[in-house]
Amino acid sequence: MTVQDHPADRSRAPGPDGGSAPKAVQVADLSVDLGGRLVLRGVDLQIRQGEVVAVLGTNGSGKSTLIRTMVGLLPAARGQVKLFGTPVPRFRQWNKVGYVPQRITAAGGVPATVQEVVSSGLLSKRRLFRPLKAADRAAIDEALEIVAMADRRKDAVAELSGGQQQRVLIARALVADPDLLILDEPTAGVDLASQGIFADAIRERVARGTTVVMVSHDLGPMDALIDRSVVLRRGRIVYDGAPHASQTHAHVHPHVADDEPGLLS
Ligand SMILES: Nc1ncnc2c1ncn2[C@@H]1O[C@H](COP(=O)(O)OP(=O)(O)OP(=O)(O)O)[C@@H](O)[C@H]1O
Repeated sequence: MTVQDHPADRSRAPGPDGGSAPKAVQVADLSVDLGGRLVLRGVDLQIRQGEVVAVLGTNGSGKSTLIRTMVGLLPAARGQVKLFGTPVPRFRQWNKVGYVPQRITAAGGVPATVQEVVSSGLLSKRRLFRPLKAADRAAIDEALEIVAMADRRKDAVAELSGGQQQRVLIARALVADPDLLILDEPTAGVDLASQGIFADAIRERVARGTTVVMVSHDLGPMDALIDRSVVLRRGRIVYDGAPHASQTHAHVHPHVADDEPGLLS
């Protein structure tokens, strides 16, 4: 994919594929039911390859639910999600997708080293329990260099700070060189140094044409990379367009939930 200089140009240009390449993400009339409650209601969203999209909205508006349904962690009650033209339940090319979940799951009490966690990002590419090939080792080294964690590769993940653990998860998402990065609050609670390193890593991938879908309360250094914002409210899209206009729709209050009390059992 040709790299355009300005993010806005990149989002508007049809691209060398003239629009014929399958969309990176197609969400059609998606509703998701969690615990008997419709958390997403009739969401439609199309993301072209190479676009960088921020998903915004108040707490509880359904951002994580949308992201988790995109990567097949939650089923659709109605409608569907396609990745690169294939419905998620049939999608098998998970090496094309890098996913960073909202909260730290890398440590989780498992005594894994930094290198082990990052190499798990290659699992869909290689068979379990087979030794790493030289190319795999080079990819792991590169991903660790990008997040400035190469000197910590032998350390247990549980011993790292929250920001460093998040950098390890980002390296795991980058190691297979995915075409689509799906990031759920990747820099929440992350120190400034890690945020800067993370933004540099994403900028480099975006310049190479990687599609990015990112949930964030505070885009920080990532703001300049965003082509388009989508704002959710109570499970529906209430804004989809230019990033800066979205700020007036987002009304992000990190400590105020958008829940309707009593609807959860
Ligand atoms: N397992 C579950 N069962 C029932 N309700 C759930 C479940 N998980 C989440 N919810 C509810 O679904 C709604 C949407 O949650 P979601 O995590 O998608 O919101 P969010 O926009 O990502 O919020 P935040 O910014 O706090 O992460 C919330 O009201 C939440 O309480």
